[in-house]
Amino acid sequence: MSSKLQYISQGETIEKQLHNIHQALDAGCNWVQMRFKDQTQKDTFALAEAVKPLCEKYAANFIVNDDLHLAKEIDADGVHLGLTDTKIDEARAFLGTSKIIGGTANTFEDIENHVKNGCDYIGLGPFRFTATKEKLSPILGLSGYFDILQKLKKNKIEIPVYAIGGITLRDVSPLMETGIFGIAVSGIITESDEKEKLIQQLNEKLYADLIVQNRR
Ligand SMILES: Cc1ncc(COP(=O)(O)OP(=O)(O)O)c(N)n1
Ligand SMILES: Cc1nc(C(=O)O)sc1CCOP(=O)(O)O
Ligand SMILES: [Mg+2]
Repeated sequence: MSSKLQYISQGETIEKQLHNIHQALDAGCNWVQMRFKDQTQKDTFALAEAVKPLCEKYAANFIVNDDLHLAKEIDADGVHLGLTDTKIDEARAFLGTSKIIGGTANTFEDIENHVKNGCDYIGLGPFRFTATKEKLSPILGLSGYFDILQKLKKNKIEIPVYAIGGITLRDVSPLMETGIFGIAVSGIITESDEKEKLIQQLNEKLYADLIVQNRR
């Protein structure tokens, strides 16, 4: 699995989405999930067609939220599927083994099922309340991540877990200590006036262990 930081796009229009994605890439994000909810197929397709070459230019991973068929049609790097979206095993059969499939989880059992069904990474959340997504699952908090990650370890289940939901810079180190692999964020990057600095600070915390190891 690549980056420990996934940017989930925001914006009510194609133009705003493209602007936000472009800025995130310029500031150093190398993994974009295009999330454009409640839009027409035509507009979602048009956005995806523009985001794909942009991500290629920045050598960034490009995955599509929800829409498995769109991901295949535009040959994205993969798709992210929620608990009420297409099932992971069906998506795997449809996309093949070369594409990335991410799955949303809120419990240990969700992760167990996703792993059995061929998921590549988990988006585990929400960490705390966030206005970015409606109909949130129960909030996990730090203790929720700790308990689930401990259970994964005990059961020898290995899969990269990304924390998601209302995450801020100061949450990253304590979250990493629970055993997660990385984070998926939307609001903090979209709303930041100093995106490059923020992404650098996030990465310093996400890769702190590796940086320490390299210095030894
Ligand atoms: C990395 C990551 N984790 C979780 C989600 C949420 O997916 P889902 O539950 O399908 O909700 P929507 O994003 O579709 O509203 C995600 N998108 N990415
Ligand atoms: C898209 C999404 N899924 C979540 C989940 O808990 O499954 S929370 C969330 C929103 C993430 O955006 P922000 O960083 O702005 O809170
Ligand atoms: Mg979804």
